[in-house]
Order: sequence, then structure tokens, then C-alpha cells
Amino acid sequence: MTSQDWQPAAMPSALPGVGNPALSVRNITKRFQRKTVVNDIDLDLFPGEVYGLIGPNGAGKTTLMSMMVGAEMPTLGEIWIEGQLFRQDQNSPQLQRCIGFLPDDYPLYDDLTVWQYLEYFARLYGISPGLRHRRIYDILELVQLSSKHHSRTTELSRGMKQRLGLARAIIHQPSVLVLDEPVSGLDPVARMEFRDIIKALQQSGMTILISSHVLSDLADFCSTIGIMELGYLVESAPLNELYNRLSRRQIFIATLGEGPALAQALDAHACVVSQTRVSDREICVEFAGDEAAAGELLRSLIAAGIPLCQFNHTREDLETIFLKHLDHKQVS
Ligand SMILES: Nc1ncnc2c1ncn2[C@@H]1O[C@H](COP(=O)(O)OP(=O)(O)OP(=O)(O)O)[C@@H](O)[C@H]1O
Repeated sequence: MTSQDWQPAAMPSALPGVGNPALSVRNITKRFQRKTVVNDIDLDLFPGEVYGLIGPNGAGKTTLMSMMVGAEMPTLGEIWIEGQLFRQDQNSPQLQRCIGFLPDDYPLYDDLTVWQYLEYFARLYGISPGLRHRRIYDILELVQLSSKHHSRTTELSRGMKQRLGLARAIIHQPSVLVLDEPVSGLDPVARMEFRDIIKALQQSGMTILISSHVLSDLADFCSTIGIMELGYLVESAPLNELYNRLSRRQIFIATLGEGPALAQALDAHACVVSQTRVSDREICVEFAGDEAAAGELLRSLIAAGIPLCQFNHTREDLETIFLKHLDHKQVS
């Protein structure tokens, strides 16, 4: 198929109880010269969802996001915003206004103050003079830059600049916010400040797509995770489902009683895959169940009269899942 014989397909369907996607792409593909860097991807962002996009350098995350916000023209495929087909060549400013975008590199105009910078964008978005002042004031509060409103943008720290970029991206109150590596190069405190703002936006019901290499941050606030590799979206699932499916769980158990009695009680449990004896009274269990099943194991050991003094349930984190995913792909 070429872009000439492209035909729109049906509108992406709603999820029961969630509604229509706020932003969707169907069969989206991008080629630069002969190289395909985004390959036939379908993706839905549902209202209120925080979707974390991860993948190694060069996987195609920025290119995918740029197409989703209309900044890059797809070679093939469709973009749907709030249930309407978005055609970049037909210039749909009302659809583009539904989206806020913070690219990984964006200009801050050096000769402007923080307030002037936001005012400039508020004017560009046509926010009326009556509303403008209040909007800028509220957004500066949200991004914790109120005290800097007279400062020139050159005087801001990197973390403050990122928060100002975020303020610019939401000045027109978009329903969907797309953030490309917003915390890259920030120190832990600046990252935490940024995370708190994302959580506040999430609580206000904004739909958010965010890419990052800091997976612990994403695990903290994302509801869904997508993994990209070599232009493909190889995984896309709710975070909890990923943990249940891909994360190895272990339980460290210690007893004040006899080790063999503990081992025997563990043998009887269906989710105990293997046991490793750590000491006479300590066993590490590889566990195939979820948190509810671990709770059930704990109750059954107590009911069996095992005098437990430790029961420590751990699961592999998002970073480990991601690295295992890459290893697996390289082996297979
Ligand atoms: N304008 C362009 N012309 C040619 N190739 C490009 C262009 N933009 C991106 N690419 C290539 O597309 C591939 C995907 O790049 P992209 O920036 O989308 O990856 P990414 O997953 O965002 O990487 P990173 O995590 O390093 O930001 C890379 O091989 C890159 O070199």
C-alpha cells in the first residue's frame, strides 16, 4: 500500500467502562529513506491513562510520539484524536489543540522572563486576555515556578527549565499530554518534583504518554507500559499484568521451628515452584502466584502451625523485566 491509496479504517473501538480512546494510532509506520523506524504500530491511549513508553536508544519512541502529536508525517497509518481522524495534510488545529507536547529538545527564548514566555504561548493559543493571567498564574503554581516568574529563562536550573517546558505544553489545557524523556539529565530531587507534577496532572484526569529511560519513575505512576524495539511495539499491557506475567517472584521465609516442617508445608502449595535452603531455618521460594496467592500461602503456613518469624515477598522490578525482555529477544 502507498500513501496514495490510503483509506481510513473504522474508528478505534471503545473499552467497556473506559470509553473511546483519547488518542489512537493504527498501522502507523515511518520510513526514512529505505529504513523503517516505526513499523505498523497500533496503540490506544484511554482517558486518564498514563502510558509509559520504554525501549533502547533508537527503538523509535521519539518518532512514534512525534507522529502521534502531528509533528512528523507518518509514511502510512492513521491517527485518531478524541474519536476523529486526524489528517496532518488537512490542518486540523482544533484536533491538535487536544494535545500538549514536550519534546526532548525545545527552545526556551533566552530574552524572555518565565511569565513572558508563557504569555507568548498563551497568546499563540488564542487564550483571551481575561483568562490569560489566571491561567499562567495557576500553571506556575502547579509547576512550582511562581517565585521565578520574573526570572529570565536562562537563569533557570535544568529542572526548572523542564517544568517551564511542561507549563508551556499544558497552557492550552490539552486532554492528552505527550512527554518525550522529560526527566533526562535531571538529578533525583528534580525528578521527584517532576514526578509529583505528573501525578497531579494524572489526578486531574489528563491522559499522558511519557517515554523515559528511568524505569523506576515510570513504575511509580504509569498504569500501562509499552516496550518498543527496532521500530516494533513488542509489548503493551497494564503494568500489573506485566508484573504478573513477566516478573519472577521470590519469598524469603524463616521459621523459629524445624526447617524440614516448613519445607514440607511449602511442598504442599501449588504456587511454590522451587525451594532453596538458605540455612537450617530459612528457605527462599520461587513463587508462581500473585500477591493474593502469597497472602494465601502465608495464611496456610500459620494455619499449619509453622512458627514464622519472616515472610518477605519480592518481585522483579520493571527494569529487570525490560532487561530480561531484551535478553530473550537477543537469544531467540
Ligand atoms: N529525521 C531522520 N532521518 C533519518 N533517520 C532518523 C530521523 N529521525 C530518527 N531517525 C532514526 O530513526 C531511529 C529511531 O530514532 P528515535 O529517535 O525515534 O528513537 P528513540 O527510541 O526515541 O531513541 P532514544 O531513546 O535514543 O531517544 C534511529 O535509528 C534514528 O537514527
